[in-house]
Amino acid sequence: MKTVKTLGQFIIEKQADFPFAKGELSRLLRDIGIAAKIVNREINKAGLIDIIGETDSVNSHGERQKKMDVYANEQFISALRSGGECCVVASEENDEHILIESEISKHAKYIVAIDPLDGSSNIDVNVSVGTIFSIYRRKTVEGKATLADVLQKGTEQVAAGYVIYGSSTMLVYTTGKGVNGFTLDPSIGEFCLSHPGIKMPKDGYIYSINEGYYTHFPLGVKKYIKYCQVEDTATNRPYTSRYTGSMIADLHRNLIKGGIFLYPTTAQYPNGKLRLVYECNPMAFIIEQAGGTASTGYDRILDLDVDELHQRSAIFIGSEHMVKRAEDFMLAFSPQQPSIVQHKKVI
Ligand SMILES: O=P(O)(O)OC[C@H]1O[C@](O)(COP(=O)(O)O)[C@@H](O)[C@@H]1O
Ligand SMILES: [Mg+2]
Ligand SMILES: [Mg+2]
Repeated sequence: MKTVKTLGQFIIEKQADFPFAKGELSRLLRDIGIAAKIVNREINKAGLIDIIGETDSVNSHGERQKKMDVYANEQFISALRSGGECCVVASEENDEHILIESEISKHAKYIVAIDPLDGSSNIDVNVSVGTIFSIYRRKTVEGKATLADVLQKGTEQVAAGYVIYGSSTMLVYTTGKGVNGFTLDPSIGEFCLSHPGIKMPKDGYIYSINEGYYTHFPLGVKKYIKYCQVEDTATNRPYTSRYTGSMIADLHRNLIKGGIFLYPTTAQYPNGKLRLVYECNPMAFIIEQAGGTASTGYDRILDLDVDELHQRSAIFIGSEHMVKRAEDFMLAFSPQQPSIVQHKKVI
């Protein structure tokens, strides 16, 4: 009889990997799991309750907030506030970072950056959406945590994960020792280990990019898209184009099957659209831990300096060989002096 291992049991078991662990990170991951279940309950019945549609408020990105953006944001912040292990929350839906100043959190040392609902444009049309989270240990020890504690490089993450609300609901995370996936079993209300030790295929034949912006992409990206579409059975081309409009859904599919997701710079988003602190860095950590690669097309995402809470970045992320190939096209056709990493290979 196959035994079930719940997220809670797995986290406790893995705590042994960290000799000095006192259980704070375990409890923080538990709190995120609880909020994910509450949000999942509402998403599953989105069409039946008044959670469809937009609010009147606009977030700092100039986007009209969806009712579910606000609901998910409130649920995660409230779970982190009452759990006692988080001292600052940085959320896509809040202009500023939020200091958690409750009695229970006065010794809390963890920072949580979060995209409460990823793929918001899909919530009203029943396409998979997600939640993305990134966890850091605070740098400043005395007094209140500050913005500096939030603006740490991606390499400083102690954990990162996402929840995908799709045909099933899964929570996938890493603490820097591999990537594991848990599927929510509604009958027992628990996330159960279903995808232990996820490894991303080194190569694949799926590319994900919003080709509607083709004319606004750098030449290197245009050339790479053409490369994906050329007939060449020896290299599995033409690749298949898959783009859902939910970064989490596209990355989760590619993590399992292999593939590449690109959101490069465009005329509308000269620095890229996706946000470094709570979208690019956590996904880069997970994908790298699964054996994939994540860059701006030039530089490693996790090495990027973080200057602003809602800073944007171009992102090329996925199977190692596919991202390398796309980077080679950028170097050949859209040369830019890489600020951090020197690339050797040129086509
Ligand atoms: O519609 P576009 O420009 O292709 O953008 C889609 C991208 O924007 C996002 O929806 C941005 O995330 P949010 O929904 O959290 O704002 C990504 O999930 C997705 O990959
Ligand atoms: Mg998002
Ligand atoms: Mg969002």
